Amino acid sequence: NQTVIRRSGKYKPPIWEFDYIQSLNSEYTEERYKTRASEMKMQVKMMLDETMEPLDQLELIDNLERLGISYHFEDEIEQILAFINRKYSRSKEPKIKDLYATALEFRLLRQHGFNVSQERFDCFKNEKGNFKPSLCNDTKGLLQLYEASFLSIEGESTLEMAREFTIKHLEDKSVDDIHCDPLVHHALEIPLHWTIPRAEARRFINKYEKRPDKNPILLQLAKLDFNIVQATYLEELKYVSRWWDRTCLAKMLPFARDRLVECFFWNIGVLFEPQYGFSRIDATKVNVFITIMDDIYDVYGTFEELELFTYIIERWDVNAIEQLPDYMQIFYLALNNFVNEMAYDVLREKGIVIIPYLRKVWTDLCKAYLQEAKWCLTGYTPTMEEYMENALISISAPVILSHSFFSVTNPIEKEAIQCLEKYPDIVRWSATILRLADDLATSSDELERGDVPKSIQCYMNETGASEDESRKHIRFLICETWKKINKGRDANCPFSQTFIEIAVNLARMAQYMYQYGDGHGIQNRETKDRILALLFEPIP
Ligand SMILES: CC1(C)[C@@H]2CC[C@@]1(C)[C@@H](OP(=O)([O-])OP(=O)([O-])[O-])C2
Ligand SMILES: [Mg+2]
Ligand SMILES: [Mg+2]
Ligand SMILES: [Mg+2]
Ligand SMILES: [Mg+2]
Ligand SMILES: [Mg+2]
Repeated sequence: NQTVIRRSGKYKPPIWEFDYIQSLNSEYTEERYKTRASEMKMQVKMMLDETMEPLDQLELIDNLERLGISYHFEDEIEQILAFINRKYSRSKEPKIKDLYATALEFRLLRQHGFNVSQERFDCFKNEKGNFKPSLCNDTKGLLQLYEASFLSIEGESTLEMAREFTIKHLEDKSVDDIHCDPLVHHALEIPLHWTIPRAEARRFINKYEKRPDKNPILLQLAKLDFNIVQATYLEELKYVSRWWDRTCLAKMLPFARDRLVECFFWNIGVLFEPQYGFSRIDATKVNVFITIMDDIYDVYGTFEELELFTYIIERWDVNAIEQLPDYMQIFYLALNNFVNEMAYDVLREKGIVIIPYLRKVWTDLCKAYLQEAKWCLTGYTPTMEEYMENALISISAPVILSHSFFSVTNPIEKEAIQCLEKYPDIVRWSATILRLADDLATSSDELERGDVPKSIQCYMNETGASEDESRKHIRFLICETWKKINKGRDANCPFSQTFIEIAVNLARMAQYMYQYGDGHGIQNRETKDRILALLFEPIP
């Protein structure tokens, strides 16, 4: 038979090998730390009860959230914000004119689902309807207004103006004044609303420690809780690393990215609360299978092999496995085993058979991959619309979110599944951001090696825009998609708040993973440092 020419992703071996991962140990699994943390949580609960001044309450809530420990006090926080929200809409006295306090209250209320109006900022506009230029001396207020503006939904012109006004003046400050507050630099890099809680916690704990007005209990609890949660992650990583080693897939499919740690790391952004350990382990397996499957279709498989594989996956006929080339046989059987194991766990715990749904999302993914392979083979550049319709599926967000849905939802209602099957808005928006963030970061290397034209190239081809203009447009689309996410849950989709947060956090994690290029495939310096800080190194 003729020699088959196969592409290569030139992927490097994993940074962290099996033996290193298994050698990791954290003292924070010991009971004495959990006891200490419980004592401190009681003290913080008292703090929440005793803080009466609204601005103090808002700052305490904001600090708890940024320190990564607000998830212990969700009920107390909801009560305080509901009271502040009621008080505002009832009180007749003149509203506070302080931009910092107004923006902080607005952001926290919106973050927690209270539908507060952008008109709260009208008092900061001049007679021409623009924000008063004098505000640009209030850095603290500008920063809060900047962060608040990312909670906007479509059509909110005041918040759009606020975003432009604050970016302009904050950028001037960060350029002019070299001693300008480092908070400004960090905020301009990525707004708080778009960051994953664990990353903000790791960063903010260091910042908070240097503050003269810090509360020692908050700081100690934040450090202790971060380290206890990290120890939980490590146990999960070691467990799933043993699974990965037993499959031997890395050895048998050396052309594919061997990125177990990165595949796990995605999940501490998507679903960080400690009690979701089993979901993170299953979600890591999903990411591993997706990564390999993506490389089979993008890099290694010949078109005939890909057509055959897609045909067999569509029928999910394990007996037909003999027709596949060896490398596809082992992959398909490993995937089939995982799907059956996950379906078994859900049947045992929740009494529902989900095999047809899981097979459908994997089949849809393969068909989307095959479509891309076809475009690549024929040298066709799709329109932006054609590309995106297919890319929302090929980016694998629906597969990731479907598995997470079945893992965290209990009981699983039929109408929620039917909603999920139709690729509802929240899944499409999360997929859009994951796809666009991924293309901004990975498309240069992908095109160099040979791959389907990505969103950047499709937009350039369709509009004649330059690459820079196209990238700018893609970043604009990410912004616009966040406005859709901010609009909140689809009215007729009965999804839990936990699932909604998972979908939104997947978008956040995508922007985090790809902030400095391809953190998943190329394993750049920044992502390596972040994995060390969030996963391997306790806070001293
Ligand atoms: C988990 C993922 C987000 C999904 C599979 C691996 C990824 C990191 C990414 O990989 P990539 O090769 O960039 O995907 P695509 O561009 O080929 O769709 C797509
Ligand atoms: Mg390898
Ligand atoms: Mg790829
Ligand atoms: Mg691909
Ligand atoms: Mg890519
Ligand atoms: Mg929660």
